[in-house]
Amino acid sequence: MSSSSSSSEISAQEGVGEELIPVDENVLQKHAGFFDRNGDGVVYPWETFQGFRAIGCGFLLSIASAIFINFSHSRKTRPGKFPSLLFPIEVKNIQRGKHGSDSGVYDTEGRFIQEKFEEIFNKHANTYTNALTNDELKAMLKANRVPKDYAGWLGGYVEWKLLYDLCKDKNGLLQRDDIAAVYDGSLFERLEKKRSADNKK
Ligand code: HEM
Ligand SMILES: [Ca+2]
Repeated sequence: MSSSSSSSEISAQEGVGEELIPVDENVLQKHAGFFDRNGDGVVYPWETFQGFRAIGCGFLLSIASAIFINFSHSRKTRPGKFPSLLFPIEVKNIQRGKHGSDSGVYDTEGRFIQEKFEEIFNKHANTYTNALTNDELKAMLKANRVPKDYAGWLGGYVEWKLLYDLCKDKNGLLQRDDIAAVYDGSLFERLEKKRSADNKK
């Protein structure tokens, strides 16, 4: 057996540059974990707000996102039936925050599914191999829609719109590397570093 296919393996994901993503990992926890600013396993609305500010989002967008995200994810990720009025999100249960009409790149356990990631580009990247235009992104969202799953349509729209607005390049393209990096949260770390470097200038 080659070293690249042992059970505790780290697999190089083809096309994702140098990025190494452990195969058995719940990468969705990393995506959400960026926003757990004090690392206690729970994301409170003010932490979502701080995380959004840290990656360069404006004040109002950060407030609106914190309300929307914590409101929609808190109940699903918490134990028991009762909502908490502080709207915490439990990172260890974040896969329960998955909705319909998504790309399927995260599976039900929050793992990164390479084939589904490739499918985004095979199906929708018609102009450039490694990037999506705004129209292609819209077409993808439409194609992912499960009939009458309005909450899922909204969730998908918000996630991809946020990503597009944060990362589109000067030609209005969303690059494959940026899409790959949002899944494991490394994009957020990169944007945070860039922002603090820009602030020091
Ligand atoms: C600027 C901040 C954020 C951006 C750009 C973003 C973007 C995305 C994108 C593009 C997806 C993939 C959707 C798909 O595969 O169709 C996603 C999924 C997800 N995100 Fe975020 N996200 C952000 C913040 C957050 C926060 C703060 C949380 C919770 C603490 C969160 C929880 C989730 C969950 C649970 C999913 C899985 C949805 C699914 O696959 O059904 N995200 N996000
Ligand atoms: Ca926390």
